[in-house]
Amino acid sequence: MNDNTLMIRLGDLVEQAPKRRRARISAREAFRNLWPLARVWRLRLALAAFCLLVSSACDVAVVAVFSYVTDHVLTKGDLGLVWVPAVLWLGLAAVEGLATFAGNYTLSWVGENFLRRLRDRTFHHLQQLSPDFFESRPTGDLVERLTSDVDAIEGLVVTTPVTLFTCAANAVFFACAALYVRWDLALLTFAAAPLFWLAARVFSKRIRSASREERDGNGALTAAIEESLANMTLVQAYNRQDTQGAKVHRESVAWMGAVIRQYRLSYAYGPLATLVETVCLLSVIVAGAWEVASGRLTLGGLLAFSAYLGYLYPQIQSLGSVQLSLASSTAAAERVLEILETRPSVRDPQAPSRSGRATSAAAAPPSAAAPGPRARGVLSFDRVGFTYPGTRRPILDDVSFTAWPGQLVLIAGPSGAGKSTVAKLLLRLYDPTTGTVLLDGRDIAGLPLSRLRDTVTLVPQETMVFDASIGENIAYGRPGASVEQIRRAAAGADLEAFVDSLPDGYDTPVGPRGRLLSGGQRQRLAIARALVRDTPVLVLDEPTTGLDEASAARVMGPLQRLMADRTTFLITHDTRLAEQADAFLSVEHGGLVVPAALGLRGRV
Ligand SMILES: Nc1ncnc2c1ncn2[C@@H]1O[C@H](COP(=O)(O)OP(=O)(O)OP(=O)(O)O)[C@@H](O)[C@H]1O
Repeated sequence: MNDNTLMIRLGDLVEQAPKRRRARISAREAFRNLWPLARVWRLRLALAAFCLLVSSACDVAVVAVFSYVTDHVLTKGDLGLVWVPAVLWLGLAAVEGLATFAGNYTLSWVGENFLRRLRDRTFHHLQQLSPDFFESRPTGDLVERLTSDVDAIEGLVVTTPVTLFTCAANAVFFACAALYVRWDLALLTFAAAPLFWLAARVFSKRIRSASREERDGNGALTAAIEESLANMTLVQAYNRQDTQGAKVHRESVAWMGAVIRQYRLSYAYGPLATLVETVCLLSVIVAGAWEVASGRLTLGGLLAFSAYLGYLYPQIQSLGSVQLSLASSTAAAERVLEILETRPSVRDPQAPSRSGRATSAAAAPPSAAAPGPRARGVLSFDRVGFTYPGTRRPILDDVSFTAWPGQLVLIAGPSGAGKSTVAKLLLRLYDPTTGTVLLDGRDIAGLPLSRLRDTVTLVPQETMVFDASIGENIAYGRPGASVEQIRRAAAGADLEAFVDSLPDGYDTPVGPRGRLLSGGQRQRLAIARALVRDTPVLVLDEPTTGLDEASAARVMGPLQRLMADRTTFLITHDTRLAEQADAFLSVEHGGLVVPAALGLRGRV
């Protein structure tokens, strides 16, 4: 083959990219990765912790007042002495109420703000990932990660550290108070504390693995439901309701198994901890009763001591249960970090480099590139080869050509040959495996992605329409487009007459997935949306599919006028359109030839 020949080789068999599952991480590691998103509210967290401590201090004081009332008022029967402690008690209750409100409210405020931030950041990161990431993962599972998994992480980063701190501080308060009343009895009861910790530790490992199973199962169930709903017309037309029902049932059973295992573990831990606590309290009461009987402890002292223990054990129990809630939050964090740690295979040269988890989770979104002068639109492939990630067979091999402004370049060839792949490379949805794609002589890998995508407009094969009005759908291509610009784009896509015939014109809603429009009308809407962008390069992937011959001709007419000063790639099976093209790329199994007269240059 000579220099005027373009050969595009095909990969006919494609393997699915393997699903990557994140290695297990510790709660501490997960916290370290996600804490940067909450750090900005650390003073509020400190305030919340302080308020909760004040609330506990009030509890300690209330018990002391109660003990005083028992020993100095109740046993002496002098009602005149009751008023001062009563007022003090009331004051303490009011301060405790205020402190509890302020502490809990502040904690919830920080928790919800952290969640919003984490969800925004995860979604932003998700939008940077390449198409192969989405193609290899069920949408329902990603939705679960962005919703319930993100929600579960709040405990790990916000509530748990404050709970740990306040429980530990409270435990110290109540322990000191108990020591003050009777140090020997107190030391006896503290000996039981490690039992709570041990029980929680044994349970937390099992709960963590059950939580991960539960979250994966929930993701799989949502994905199965989402798939069935999205393809309901096919399911009903082919009478496959039973198959889809069985699939959802299977996922539901698997999920239920994991949830029940989780319940079994949590419910078993609660009574075990209560049993330990009861044994400890009973031994104190028995020992205390002995002390009261022998006159070494007053009744008020015993009541106060028991009350302090009644406060102390739940704190110690909470310190142990923190491990259990951490186990479940860490399982959720693993699934969200899997997204945050996936590095986009196509990266913006201006974006700060993101290495490691901490920066992935905490990095600020890259700012939009400053607008530059309008590109001319000279697009070249220089010895481009391409293999899809996770597959071995090359789809394109050593392809070279140059397309000039004003040219209509037709890309034709059989189904599965690699025509849409050429479009994806032009838009940098993927980077070539070998060779370079150039815009105006510059490697597009060195251009800010936003600049490239402001220069090249793709009308994808699959028509995508938003649940909004016709006018809003067209303006999606150019935020802030004027009515005149929207009208011109609609006229260019042969849509104007149809819109004018509607009572609400451009304000007519198209419904979810554009269901109120026909396939052809959706197609023309997508073309109008591309035209309103007015970019130097236009890539149309099968724009006339779904249109009858007359409509196809009507679309091609205005399109050709609009193509006058831009570079247009037209991917089509319709070789009749070749007559209107300035250049012709034929992608065929086994390679292909481009006549030199068409101005394209290719090499094998
Ligand atoms: N994300 C992907 N991962 C792996 N292989 C892929 C991916 N997308 C496409 N392929 C494979 O690449 C080959 C070329 O696909 P492409 O969509 O470019 O073909 P096409 O010529 O546009 O086909 P059609 O005319 O049917 O739209 C096909 O064999 C396809 O299976």
